[in-house]
Amino acid sequence: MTESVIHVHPPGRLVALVGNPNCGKTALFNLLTGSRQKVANYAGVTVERKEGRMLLPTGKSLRVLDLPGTYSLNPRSPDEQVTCGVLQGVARGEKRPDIVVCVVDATNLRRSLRLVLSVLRLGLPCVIALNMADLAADRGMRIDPEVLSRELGVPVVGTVAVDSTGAEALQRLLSEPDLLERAEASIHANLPANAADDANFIRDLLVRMGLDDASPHLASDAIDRVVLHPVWGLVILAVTLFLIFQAVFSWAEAPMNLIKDAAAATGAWVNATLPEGFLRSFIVDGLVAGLGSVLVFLPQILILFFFILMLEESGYLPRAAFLLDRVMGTVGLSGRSFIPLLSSFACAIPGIMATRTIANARDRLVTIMIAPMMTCSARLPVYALLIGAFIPERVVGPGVQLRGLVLFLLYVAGIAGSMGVAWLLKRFTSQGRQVRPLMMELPSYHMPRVRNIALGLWQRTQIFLRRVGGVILVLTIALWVLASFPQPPVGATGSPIEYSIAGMLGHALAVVFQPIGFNWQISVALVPGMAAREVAVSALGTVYSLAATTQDTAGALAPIIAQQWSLPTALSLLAWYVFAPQCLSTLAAVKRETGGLKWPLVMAGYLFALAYLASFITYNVAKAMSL
Ligand SMILES: Nc1nc2c(ncn2[C@@H]2O[C@H](COP(=O)(O)OP(=O)(O)OP(=O)(O)O)[C@@H](O)[C@H]2O)c(=O)[nH]1
Ligand SMILES: [Mg+2]
Repeated sequence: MTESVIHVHPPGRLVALVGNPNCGKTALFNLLTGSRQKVANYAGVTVERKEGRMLLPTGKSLRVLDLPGTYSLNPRSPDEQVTCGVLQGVARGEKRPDIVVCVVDATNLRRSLRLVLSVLRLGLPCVIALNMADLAADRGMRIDPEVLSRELGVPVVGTVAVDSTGAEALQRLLSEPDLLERAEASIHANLPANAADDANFIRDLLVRMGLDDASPHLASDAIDRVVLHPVWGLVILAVTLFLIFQAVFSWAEAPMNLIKDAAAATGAWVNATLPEGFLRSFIVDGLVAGLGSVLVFLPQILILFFFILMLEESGYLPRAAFLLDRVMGTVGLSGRSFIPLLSSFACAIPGIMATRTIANARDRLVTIMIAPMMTCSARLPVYALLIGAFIPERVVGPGVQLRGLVLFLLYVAGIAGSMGVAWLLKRFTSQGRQVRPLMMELPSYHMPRVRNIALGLWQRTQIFLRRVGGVILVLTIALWVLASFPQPPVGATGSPIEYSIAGMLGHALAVVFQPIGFNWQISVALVPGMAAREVAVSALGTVYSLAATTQDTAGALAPIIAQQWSLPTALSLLAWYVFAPQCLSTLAAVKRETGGLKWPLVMAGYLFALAYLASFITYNVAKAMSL
């Protein structure tokens, strides 16, 4: 039987933004449509098609597509395939664009124009947005849009996508009633018919426009002489990363205490106001103890993201990839894998999506398989809770706190584990031993924009609060129910939770986890932690709050576990969290990106095995050392 796909498109003209990576397409898209898609200073930020609507003064609207950047129309990586598919009209569920906005980096016309010529040859109506006009002007490049428009036979407007007024000219152009006719005229213009003639055509064009000797960005080159130095560059990278982890602990203390006090006060107030009973237990033990114990970590997550955003915005990330290319080569990967892996520190899902920029299929798969070992921000609450409970607050060197150091080591453990797996795959697969040279664009450094950083942090806060109010809330309630019912029989002596479903489940699971030192409370908490890692913390909050006899467990989880767990147990749980695949949405993302169940199952299997092994070793070594 043959299948035929029926495409149903929303009404309205379709405008597609096309251009080289990092030329400002998404920044323009955000201005045109009022969206808030991710913008950052490296190639390969956008890896999928995003749609928005732009309202015209006539009241009608245009559909606008933001697409991944591409250097040519011969796609080499999955993200470039997305763009080429849309332009050729073969993308699933999307019609061919009615008009293409070729976004051109004004500081790099030579390369940008090659793509423009290819798009024009496709016969698509086209207009050009001469973006980064501000940077070009700063460097003394005088580009006259009129002249360029005459030369190419297409409408050209100068834009500055990071300035709120910067897209006005483009908006005006897209609102013109006869735009399509004007843009279509371009198809007949006198342009090279053959891609082989493009380079000569562009060279002549730039000479005619007086732009053939465009100077490189000198300030960036000067910084790069230090930052890309084979020795100093690596030292700078290591120090930067290390300082980030120190800051996560030392800067967060005051705001964390505020949230903790607020949670404790709320719990105390509810205790004093409501009569004893299920409602009070639900609010105090379920909501306040559960959610409060997760909310406390918002400051640390924001500090981590502040640094990640600064690195992304400044243009430093691709430099780090370049520096690490050699190191990555020893485990059979290239610097290309660096940015997807770094994105996984926020969350493995965007990291796995970002592997679309990797052209080599084998490298892409290996990167996907090791991405979950990078410490995502959802693991931070678990780490921070255990470190706060078991690692004393002590200064171990000039400006070095023990707690920040341990956190850093946990991140290193994840990285080391992933590199170990990549190395094994290199040893035992023939493809892994081939050397693939790194070709990567180094953008000029930009001063990070306060607005972008603030927006990024605000989005992170929203995501976190939505998680707390959504999946974490639901699971916390579910766990409270399971941990409260059935009620203990009359005359029972133990704590009521021991007789509940969760209590029984925990005791059953504890048989499996006993060899790695987990008690039944931990075993209970691991189950809802599969859906969202932080829930393990809120679940411990609820379980211990219900099991406690005193009233003030809300916000005071750390001292309780410090008292009840041994250090080997805590270390073993940390080791478990470094490796275990506790997140179902990550496995779903792997299924989507690899197109089947095989790889997510392999991933879950090997990560569980690795986690159990790591915890087993950690627990027994720690016990043998009688810690
Ligand atoms: N100064 C200046 N910076 C800009 C301009 N347009 C974009 N930027 C910056 O350039 C960087 C890249 O912007 P993006 O919008 O992410 O670029 P993109 O073309 O979507 O990149 P990919 O999705 O990776 O293909 C960001 O740091 C932006 O803030 C501009 O007109 N002037
Ligand atoms: Mg983009």
